[in-house]
This record gives sequence, C-alpha cells and structure tokens, in this order.
Amino acid sequence: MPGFVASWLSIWVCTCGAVIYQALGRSNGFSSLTILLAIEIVALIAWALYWMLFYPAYFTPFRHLPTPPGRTLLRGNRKEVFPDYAWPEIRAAYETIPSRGLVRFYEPLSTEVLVATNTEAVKEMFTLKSDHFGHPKNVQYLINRLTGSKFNFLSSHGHKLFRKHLRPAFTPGHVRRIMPAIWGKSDKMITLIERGLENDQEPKHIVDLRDYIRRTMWDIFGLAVLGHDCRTLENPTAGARDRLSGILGRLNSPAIKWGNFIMNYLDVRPLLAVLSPILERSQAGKALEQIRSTVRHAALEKQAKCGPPTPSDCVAKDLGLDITGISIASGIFPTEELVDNGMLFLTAGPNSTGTAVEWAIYELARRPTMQDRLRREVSNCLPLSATSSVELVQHLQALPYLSAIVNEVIRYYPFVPLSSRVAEKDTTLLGEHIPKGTIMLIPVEAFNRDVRLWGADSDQFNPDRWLGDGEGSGGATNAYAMLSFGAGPGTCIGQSYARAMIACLVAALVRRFEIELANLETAGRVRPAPFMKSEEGMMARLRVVREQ
Ligand code: HEM
Repeated sequence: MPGFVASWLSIWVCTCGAVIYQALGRSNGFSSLTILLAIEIVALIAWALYWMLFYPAYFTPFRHLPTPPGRTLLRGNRKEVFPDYAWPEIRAAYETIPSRGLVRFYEPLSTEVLVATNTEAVKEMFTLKSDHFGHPKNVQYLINRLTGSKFNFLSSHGHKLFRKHLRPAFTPGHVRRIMPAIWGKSDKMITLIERGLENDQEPKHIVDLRDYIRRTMWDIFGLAVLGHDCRTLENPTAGARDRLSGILGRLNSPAIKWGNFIMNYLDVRPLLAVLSPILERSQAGKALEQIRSTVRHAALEKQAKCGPPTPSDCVAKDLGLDITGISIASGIFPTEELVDNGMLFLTAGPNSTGTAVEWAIYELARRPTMQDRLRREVSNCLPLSATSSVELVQHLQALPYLSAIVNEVIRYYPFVPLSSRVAEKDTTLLGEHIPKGTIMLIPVEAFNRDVRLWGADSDQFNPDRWLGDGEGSGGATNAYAMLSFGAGPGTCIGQSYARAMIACLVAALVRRFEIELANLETAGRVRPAPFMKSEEGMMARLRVVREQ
C-alpha cells in the first residue's frame, strides 16, 4: 500500500474514533482535540511500527525473496538516510546477493523496493509488459519540472503516436543528413579554442572543456530540434542555457533530496500545484519559460509556413531537416505538443550527450596510446588540410575505432546509472505477483559492467570489445546487457543523434589537439547527483597538432 494512502487512512480512522469517543460522552475533562491528537499519534506510531518492523519481517508478499543483511529501521539497507550516490549500494546488492532475478531492498524508513538482477526481469518489465510499469510519480514530477514538458504523462496510446510520427526524424539515415551541421558546430568549437590558445600568453593555458562542450551541444541541439542557430559558442552568456545548466548542476541540493525523500511517503503533488506560481517565478522557472518561448516561436513560424497541416503540403513547403519541422509535417501535433516535445529534446539531450563527450576525453587523456590511435584513424578519414565535404563528414560515423570508443563510453558511463519503474497495476514479473505501486529499481551500471554478460574485463574501459566479432554487441551475450539508453518501446529515441554528436565532438577535438588533463587525478570523481557526471569537468592542456 503506498505510504500516503496508509497515513491518510490511519488519520481518518483516528478522527472517526475521536468523534465516536466524544459522542459517547467519555471525554472526562480532556478536550476532544487533545484526545484526537493522542489517538492520532498512537496510530501513527503503530502504523510506522507495522510498516518498518512487522511488514518487512512477516507480512510482505516478497518475504521469500533474498534481501541484503543488516537492515536498520531508519536507514533500511542504505548506509545513510541521504546517500550522495543512490546506485553503488544497489549495484552491490545486484552483485553479491544470490537471486533468481529479483532482490528485496529497503530504502530509508524501510520503504520496500525490488531490484531487477537479471536480463529476463528487465526484458519483461521494459518490453513484454512495458504498459504495466511506468515512471514513479516523483521521477515523473522531476522530469516534468526539469524539462518543462508534460510529455511524461502521455497515455500509452499517445506515446505510440509520438514514437510513430517522430520516427522519420530519428532514423540513422536522417541523422546522417544532419551530420554536416553537427560537424560544422564541432569545427567552430575547435576554431574558438584555438583562437583562445593563440591569444593567451601563458604557455600552460588550461581550457575548461566542459564549457566549450556545453555551448557546442546547445548550438547543435538548437539546429537539430528547431532549425534555429542559438550562437551560444560565439556568445557564451547568451540566453537561458547557462541558467539551465546551473539548475541541472544543483540536482543534489538539500531541497531536492528532501523533496524526493518525502515523495516516497506522501503524495505532495497537490501542494506543489498550489506552489506552482512561486516555482515558475524561480530562476529555474524563468529559464525554462525563456526556452519554451523560443521553442514556441520556432514552432509557430514553421506552422505558419505550412498552412493547413497536411503532410504532403508541409513537405512541399520545405520545413527543414529539424525535428520540429518533421513533426509539423506529420500533421498530427498541436502547437503545445510540439513545444512539449521540443522542450523534452532540448533539456534531455545536451546534458546527457555532453557528459558522454567529457568521459570520452577523460579516458583518452588517461591513455595517450588510445588517443594517438584514434587521431590516426580520424586524420586518415579527414586530414587537417581537407575541406570537410559532406561525404567525408558522413564517413566519420563509419570509422570503427571512433564508433568503438563512442559505444564504450556509453556502456561504461551510463548517464542514468539507476533507473526506476512503478507497477501501475497488479501484475507479475518472473512469475512473482507484483502488487500495484511496487517500486522497481534497475541498476543500469551493474548490468553494463556485469562480468556474466560482458566477460572478464567487464569492469575495464576497453573499446576493442566493440571491434571484430564484437561489432554491434561489444561481445555481450544478451540484448539487454547494455541499458544506458533504456530498452523496449520507451528506449531513448535520440540514440542515433547522441552517437553522431559524441563522434563529431570527440573526432574534432582529437584531430586538432593532443589532450592532457590538468586535473587528471580528480576529474574522474562523480558529482553527487542522480546522473553519472564528473564533479569538476575536464580542465585540459591542449597542444595543437600540425599537418605532417
Ligand atoms: C548519451 C546520451 C543519451 C543518453 C544516455 C540517453 C538516455 C536515455 C534513457 C535511459 C531513456 C529512457 C528513460 C526511461 O525510460 O527511463 C531516454 C529516453 C529518451 N531520450 Fe535519451 N539519452 C541520450 C540522448 C538523447 C538525445 C540526443 C535525445 C534527443 C535528440 C534524447 C531524447 C530522448 C527522448 C525523447 C526519450 C523518451 C523516449 C520515450 O519515452 O519514448 N536522448 N534517453
């Protein structure tokens, strides 16, 4: 039973009790309010004892499932009530508790969740019964607040339509067509970094690569999603991008931690709806509103070109290669849905993709031989003196070692290392009865590095696994071994874009610069947040590579 239902129920029962007590005239001088409070406190203690002590030990329907030892009432199976990183303890449970696909785990205050520990459980949840399992309400709320989009509340029918009509904008063939635009922005980034290096008198100039990568990503997404050049590379402080990055960076603030924690027990969405006008006036709200108005403007401009939206009319009007243009050409999305979709792409894409580029740079800086090998491959395809023709740029995507590095970064550094679902109806999983409301955790990082799925070197960063026989699979033995993009009907629709963007930015950087990190020792530290992101970013020392 969800916590908030139980608490409301107990309060309601107690209130009735107090009223009956009062009606029977047995108050003996105590005020009815005192009695009411006393009864409610006793009931809440009884309720807490039941859910924290007796339920996990005797009443849970999952009592036959294995569970990590050493649970405490306050912290559950965690070491802290507010751990900085949620995923390592879940990964440990995955790796150390023998199970047949499900492990029982207790969050602080003994909230019970189930951890999926084999690919069969993931396949059933993500693919075979994807409409039985949705995103938990706190995750939905967070996604909607961060993306400024109502997308996540789509019905499964709405979701199918969304996927069907957007598919043409996400095929590998379409992404190949926009590769030159992605490369153009990557090239611009290199020119600006070089200019910065030339203007600097310091021989040991340190470049904040995170900042360049973020700006480049934002510009690329502006083009890919809206056909709009945000020109953030040229104007570093332009627009809402910086404020939005700041907001995403504060995801582990105490307010968010507390909010998330409380939402495990109480449904506070009505309260948040009341607070909505205040939240909209916050820095985050204003940044999102500014981006939303840019998206709306771009969508309306394209719709105006189109006239009455029938697919054939719109295609003839050349709405561009961007995702919004293609969505309008489908003729099915009303303006506000176009805006919601645009917001989702603009807020979900740049951060995850930019983070993957950072991790690629980190690994290449740690391994100069790997870096040289990649530089040779990229320079053979696209020599420094060559004009970046469309064909050459498109060929980048087919470079085996570059693709191997991109795939390995995505495997080794999943942006969302711990994914979650909630059972939206009574259902079954691996033959277990799963009551509605059960929270499921999917330890993505543990699957991505599982020795049983990837072999003995599963915990090493090794792009070679994606070459030769491993091409396409990385040598993994199961289609559900890599979960960085999710799986099933809700899998990341933007993965071809992500791969193309990571390939272009990494190729452009490595082709032009020999990269060392000034903060090599500390750059690998992960920021406390739900995402796997470096705390400091990549502070690089760059040496320009000259034509031989
Ligand atoms: C390395 C980069 C990326 C990673 C690691 C990533 C990861 C993910 C994951 C794990 C999901 C599934 C979430 C879930 O079901 O819980 C997802 C969904 C999604 N992603 Fe990505 N993503 C990346 C890049 C992108 C890009 C570039 C775009 C847009 C161009 C994008 C757009 C989306 C959308 C629209 C969904 C929702 C799909 C649906 O529900 O049908 N992502 N992404």
